[in-house]
Amino acid sequence: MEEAPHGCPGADSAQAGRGASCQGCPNQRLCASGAGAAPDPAVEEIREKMKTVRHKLLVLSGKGGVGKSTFSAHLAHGLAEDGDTQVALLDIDICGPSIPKIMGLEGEQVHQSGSGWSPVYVDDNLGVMSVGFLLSSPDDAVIWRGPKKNGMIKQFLRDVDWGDVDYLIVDTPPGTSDEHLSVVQYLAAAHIDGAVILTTPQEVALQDVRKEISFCHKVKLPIIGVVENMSGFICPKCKKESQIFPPTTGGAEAMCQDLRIPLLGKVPLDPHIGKSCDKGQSFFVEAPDSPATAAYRSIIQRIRDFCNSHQSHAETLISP
Ligand SMILES: Nc1ncnc2c1ncn2[C@@H]1O[C@H](COP(=O)(O)OP(=O)(O)OP(=O)(O)O)[C@@H](O)[C@H]1O
Repeated sequence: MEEAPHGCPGADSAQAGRGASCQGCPNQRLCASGAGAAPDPAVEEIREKMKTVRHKLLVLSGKGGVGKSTFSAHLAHGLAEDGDTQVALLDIDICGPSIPKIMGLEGEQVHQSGSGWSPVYVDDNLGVMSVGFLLSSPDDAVIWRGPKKNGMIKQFLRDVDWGDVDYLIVDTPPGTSDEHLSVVQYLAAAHIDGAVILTTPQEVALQDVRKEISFCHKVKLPIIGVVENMSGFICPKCKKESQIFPPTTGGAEAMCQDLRIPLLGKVPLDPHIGKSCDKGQSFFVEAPDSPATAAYRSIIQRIRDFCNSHQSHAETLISP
C-alpha cells in the first residue's frame, strides 16, 4: 500500500475509501472495495473449491478492443488441444460478455446440478462460464453496480462445479475495476499463477497497460508477460508488412524492457481472426498456417512453461 493520507480511517474500517481524507488517495478504490476489511467467508470456501484447479490465469488489458477476449478464447483452445488437459474459461466481463459468441456458445444456458452450476462444454475437456449464459437475449444490457458484480464473481468461483481442471483462464473487462479487485480478492487464498496483459503497439494503449502493471504490483499479482496484439499486417498478396497501429514509442517491446517485464510475443493483424470469432470457431482450425496462429502457439507454450516452472518452484518451496 502507498503512504496513507492524514486522517486515514484505516483499511478495515467501515469508512475505508469513503472518508473525506480518502479523496485523492491512490488506494481509495482498493479500500472502498472492501479488500482490506475483515475477510469474506467466501474466500475460504473458494480456496476449498479451487483445490481441484491447478493453474489460475487472469487475462487483462488496459484498453477495450485490443483482442483480450479473442486471446483468452484461443488460449483455452490451445491448452485444450491435447485432449488430456482440462481447461475452464471464465468470462467475468459482466457488462460486455463476448466469450459465448467467440466460443460458438451463444444461446446456451447454464444448468443447475446437485453440485452447483455446470459450465457449458465446447468439448469434453473445455468448459465455459459467462454471465452471457444467464441472460435471456445476447442484446440484454447488464447494468449493475459494484456489489452486485462482486456477488456474481463470488458465485462463479464458489458455486460452479468446475471439477478437476488443469487451467482456469479468467477473461476480465478492460481496465482495473470492481471485477478485477473482486477476482483477485476471492482467489487470494487459492493462489493465482499470474496475469497475461494484452495491448496493441500504440502509445495510447501502452499508457493504460502501465496502469494495469501498477495494479498488478499493488495487489501482488505476478505478471506472466505482455502480448502485443494487432502488431503489423502482412499483406497476403505482396507479403509487405504495414504498421496499422504504429509503435510510436517503441511498442510493447520497449515498454517491457523498460519495466523489466517479459514480452510473450507479437500477434499480427489477420482478418481471418475476426471472421472465425464471429462464426464461433477456433482460428487455429480455420487458419492453421497463418503467422498469427504461429505467434499464438508460441505465446501459449511460453505460458505453459511459466505455469510448469512456477509449479515446480512452489513444490520446491513446500517440500521438506
Ligand atoms: N490479431 C488480430 N487480428 C485481427 N483482428 C483481431 C485480432 N485480435 C482481435 N481481433 C478482433 O478485434 C476485435 C476486438 O477483439 P476482442 O473482442 O477480443 O477485444 P477485447 O480486448 O476483449 O475487447 P473488450 O474488452 O472491449 O470486450 C474483434 O473483432 C476480434 O475479432
